[in-house]
Amino acid sequence: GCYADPIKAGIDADAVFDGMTEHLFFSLGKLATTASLRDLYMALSYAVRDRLMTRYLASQEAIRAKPQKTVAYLSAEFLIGPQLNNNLLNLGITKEAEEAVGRFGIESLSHILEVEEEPGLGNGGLGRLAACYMESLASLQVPAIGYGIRYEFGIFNQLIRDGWQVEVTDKWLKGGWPWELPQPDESCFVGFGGRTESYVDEKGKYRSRWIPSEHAIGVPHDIPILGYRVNNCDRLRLWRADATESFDFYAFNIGDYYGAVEEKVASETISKVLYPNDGTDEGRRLRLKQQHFFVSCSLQDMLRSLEKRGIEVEDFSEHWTVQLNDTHPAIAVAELMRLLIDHYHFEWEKAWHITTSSVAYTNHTLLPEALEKWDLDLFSSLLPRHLDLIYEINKRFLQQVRLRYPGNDLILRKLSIIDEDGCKAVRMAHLATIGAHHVNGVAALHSDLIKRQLMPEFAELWPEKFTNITNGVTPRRWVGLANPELSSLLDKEVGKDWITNMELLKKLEQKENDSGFLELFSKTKLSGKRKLAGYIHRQTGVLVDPSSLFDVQVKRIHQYKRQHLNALQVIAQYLRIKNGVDQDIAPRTVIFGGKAAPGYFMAKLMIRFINGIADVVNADPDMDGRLRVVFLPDYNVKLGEQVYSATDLSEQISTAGKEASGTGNMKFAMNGALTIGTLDGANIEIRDRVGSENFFLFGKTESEIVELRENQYDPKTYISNCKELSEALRLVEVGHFSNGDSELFLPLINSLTGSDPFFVMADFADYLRAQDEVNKVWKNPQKWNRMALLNTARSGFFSSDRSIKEYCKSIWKVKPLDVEISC
Ligand SMILES: CCc1ccc([C@H](C)CC(=O)N[C@@H]2O[C@H](CO)[C@@H](O)[C@H](O)[C@H]2O)cc1
Repeated sequence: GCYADPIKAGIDADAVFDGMTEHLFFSLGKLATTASLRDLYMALSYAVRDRLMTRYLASQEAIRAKPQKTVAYLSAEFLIGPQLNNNLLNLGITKEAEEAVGRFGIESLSHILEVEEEPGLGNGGLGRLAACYMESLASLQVPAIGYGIRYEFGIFNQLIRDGWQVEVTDKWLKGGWPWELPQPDESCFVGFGGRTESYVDEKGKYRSRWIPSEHAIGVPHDIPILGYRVNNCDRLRLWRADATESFDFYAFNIGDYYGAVEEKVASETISKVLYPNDGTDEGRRLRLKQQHFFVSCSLQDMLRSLEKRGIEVEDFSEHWTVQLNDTHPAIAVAELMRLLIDHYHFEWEKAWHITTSSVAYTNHTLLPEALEKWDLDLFSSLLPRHLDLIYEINKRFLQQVRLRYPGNDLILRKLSIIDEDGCKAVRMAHLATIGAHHVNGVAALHSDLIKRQLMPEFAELWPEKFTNITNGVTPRRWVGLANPELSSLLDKEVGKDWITNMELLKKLEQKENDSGFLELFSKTKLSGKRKLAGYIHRQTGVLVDPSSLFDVQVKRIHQYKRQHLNALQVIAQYLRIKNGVDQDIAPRTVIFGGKAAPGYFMAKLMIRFINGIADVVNADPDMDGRLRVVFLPDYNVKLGEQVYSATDLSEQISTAGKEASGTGNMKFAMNGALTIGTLDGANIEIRDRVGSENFFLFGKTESEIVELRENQYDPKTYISNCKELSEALRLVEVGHFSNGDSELFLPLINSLTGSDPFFVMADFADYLRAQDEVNKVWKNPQKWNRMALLNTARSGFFSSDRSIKEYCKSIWKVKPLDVEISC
């Protein structure tokens, strides 16, 4: 069925205007005359949401009518960004909305879009990838549900005070958020703690069961994920934790007021806040509680939907394919076994077969400190039944290993889910790998390193299980929304289908020597840079020249991403200008952005360091028109949309072997930025596809880094061999960028000149050489613009549509489902 009432479904400007007016009046209790920008944002959002509902319901109907395998994407993070503009684009009514808001006296739709809060339900790469993948799944018409947590407080907002990061609570829900549909009737019950006991069931069979000591309710909130110009509207089902008993009257009556709400508070805490660590496992009890909470709710929801449709639970793997987004949902392997054995009374073998044929696992990092290992005592106190099952899974697995490697105890210790060395722990990557039918990395080099470095024994045991699917990003948000001027130039040049078929951009290669077209192409960039320059001035007070080279590094702050290498290179450029050896230096604006995990001292010091350099450079008249340094506060999806379309040089300078893939690198290349980077993660594939002549390469390769590490790497040899490096370090040591305080950056200097764990010193000279190359090419706009055009033309591979098609074919074995809307 469909809802035909024009006020709710019409897609012309009149209908949108009427829909807004109606929501202002009936949903917000406001008249157009008194409505604030926020009211108009809410009214337009509700009116747009109305126009999603027919597709949203029809998509669920289609699955009910024609059961087929659905993708369940389990992720602790979904960094979905602002929703209004994306839904307008995917519905194809942006122009109509622009006209409708004009009738309320609003100059432009962008003023409405500015007030939208973005749900910061993720830290960085992993969370944003999940969001891009959900949008591609819907645009490719693949039935899918993204399962996660509805954090009340997402990633913190970042303020910069005296050069330091200050974290401020993110209140994304304040004032209401129009894009979610709470579904309390589909709540689930989740247990924690307690004990297990064995009993004899009615058929005289010995069984085990879990007696939790604590419960919480998971209330699902659904967010529609509309595909681009299709009827398919998938959803994100995010769980909010609530108490089973919201008020204990007995406690209240005896005056124990805190006791009366204690359980409620304890339960709600589960989905209260996102852990702001992007790659460091803290092993906190609440984190494990969060993981079990959303995984248990999601699996119960999947099993319940089979029962509702009268489908046998034993056919689970024909109807659900479960993707684990890193190890954060890995408890799913044990939880699915528990539900199948304890609730549905399946035999072990049957349950294991269902589990291992439904679950697959994606690894997103090789960093040892990011690999989740749960202390055994903590694990057994919170999830005693799961530990039982994990012991059994481990026992049966090690049996296989013994058969394969008789008498080899070392390999047993290496492969065991239980880490016996040091304090005993549950290795979640091992549980995920043993329980999954496929394990994939997120870029060719990374997937290779998983097999060679992270899990060589598993890779030898199950070579067919290990595969690679290189990341991708959605061109709808990252070109269509982020760069409307480039989008319309592409529409004219290669036709409108490029946005769903990025390989069409290859046609642009024909224009590589068309100076007229190159001019038009570079103009789209210049207008993006002008907008960003305005934003930088409003946010930081720094005046930057849009015609200068915009050199950008935006990503989470982390030593392996080497923002400090970039900062040291800026000091070298500064010194060249100061010392007058700067003939070829192109006027440059160096822009940094990114959050540091609150407990990550060195990352926070790197932000202070960058701001220290910025203060000195930007206040120095010798630098006028030559060099500007900016740290953009509170980098998030919304700001990213502004930055990717306004960048000339994309900094992808991680230590080779450390960045699993990167996705910002892809967004920059798509928008015609040139990359200066190492042979790391997806940089390698970007360079291979855009052409090595259109990429500024530098640095040691992954194998050279391994060699350096094995041969007692001493950064001092590199410092003494590079004058500009030693001078830059000396300037820092004397406190030149810290008002004479030579203590402030000592920890950074000691690390770089001491162990230098990320080989900053080893790559500095070659990085400087590559930056000189950049300066030389920048002086030749025709050449620069041709290289930029070829980056866009050859970036089609990095669309998340290509990644999702690969997952559908090689891992999930799912196909698109046509959704009919018969009005
Ligand atoms: C336990 C704490 C924790 C939290 C997040 C993570 C993520 C895996 C970190 C992350 O976001 N990894 C990034 O994933 C992107 C998407 O695949 C890649 O492009 C990045 O290279 C990778 O760093 C690890 C550990």
